[in-house]
Amino acid sequence: MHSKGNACCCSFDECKLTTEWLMSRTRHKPKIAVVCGSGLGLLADNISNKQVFRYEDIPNFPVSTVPGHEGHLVFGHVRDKSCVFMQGRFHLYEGYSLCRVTFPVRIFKLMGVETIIVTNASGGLCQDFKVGDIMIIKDHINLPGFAGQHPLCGFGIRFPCMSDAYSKDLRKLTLDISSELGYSNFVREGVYCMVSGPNFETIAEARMLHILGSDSVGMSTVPEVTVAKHCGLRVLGLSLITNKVSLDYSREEKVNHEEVLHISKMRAEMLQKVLYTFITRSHQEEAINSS
Ligand SMILES: O=P(O)(O)O[C@H]1O[C@H](CO)[C@@H](O)[C@H]1O
Ligand code: HPA
Repeated sequence: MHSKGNACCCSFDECKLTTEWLMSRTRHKPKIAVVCGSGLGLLADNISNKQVFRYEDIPNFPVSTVPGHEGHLVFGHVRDKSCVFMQGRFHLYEGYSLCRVTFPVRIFKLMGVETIIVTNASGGLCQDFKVGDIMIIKDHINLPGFAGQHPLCGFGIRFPCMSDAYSKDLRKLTLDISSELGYSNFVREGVYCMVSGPNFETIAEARMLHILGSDSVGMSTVPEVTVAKHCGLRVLGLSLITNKVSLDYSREEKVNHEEVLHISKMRAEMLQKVLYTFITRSHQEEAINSS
């Protein structure tokens, strides 16, 4: 496929080559992929039988340019479940096309992954949210998509349904696990809104996003989820609220990326517990089958 305007720039041959390169170098056959958000690379720390590839060594793979994104593709096991973790994701604001941002999702699909768990750090817009809360994403707003920055432009079957992008059964399982772990007080459900970044929101923008129904805001996730849903993967989205977004001109606090990373690292252990329990239990879900 040829690149025209902002149409797709990753060919199927490229995807195939990268998949074959990886599959010829690993014996892992992951069914679950995890994308680690800013400062959340620690989520991959406690998996066993690890095999690590640096992004710069993988043909056609983009490289990480954002602090808090290590740039490693890590294969391994959570208990008996074979998984692949992206320690570091790609963002539109790094200068990558959304095709390139979502390239790894297509590789996962070709490798036989069936479920993708997408994590991120985000700013809380919902006034009930506290810093450190985990928001299970129930829906999203694709703001760049409204302006034609969409990862499916020029790629595959058109008009996919997105009203059920985040599996209801997987959300329910995560809520049940959170309750069993005693985490119910800080695990919520909500709507994530993607903005392109790289600047954080103005107060007027934050107010608008809140009025539009967004509970949290970040600069990622939506492209990956859109492509994952389009190619038939089951999706769970977990957003860590790393800061409260200012809706008030009198508020003096200013958000910055270092604070985002600090909170992510502080809460990664707790998020890891939810994640690993989810992965070990995901067979319960397989019985229910895709939703
Ligand atoms: O969405 P992740 O990759 O977690 O990163 C979030 O943190 C960065 C801002 O601090 C932005 O990239 C935002 O999207
Ligand atoms: O407040 C935020 N806005 C956008 N992206 C973010 N990522 C973490 N926090 C934020």
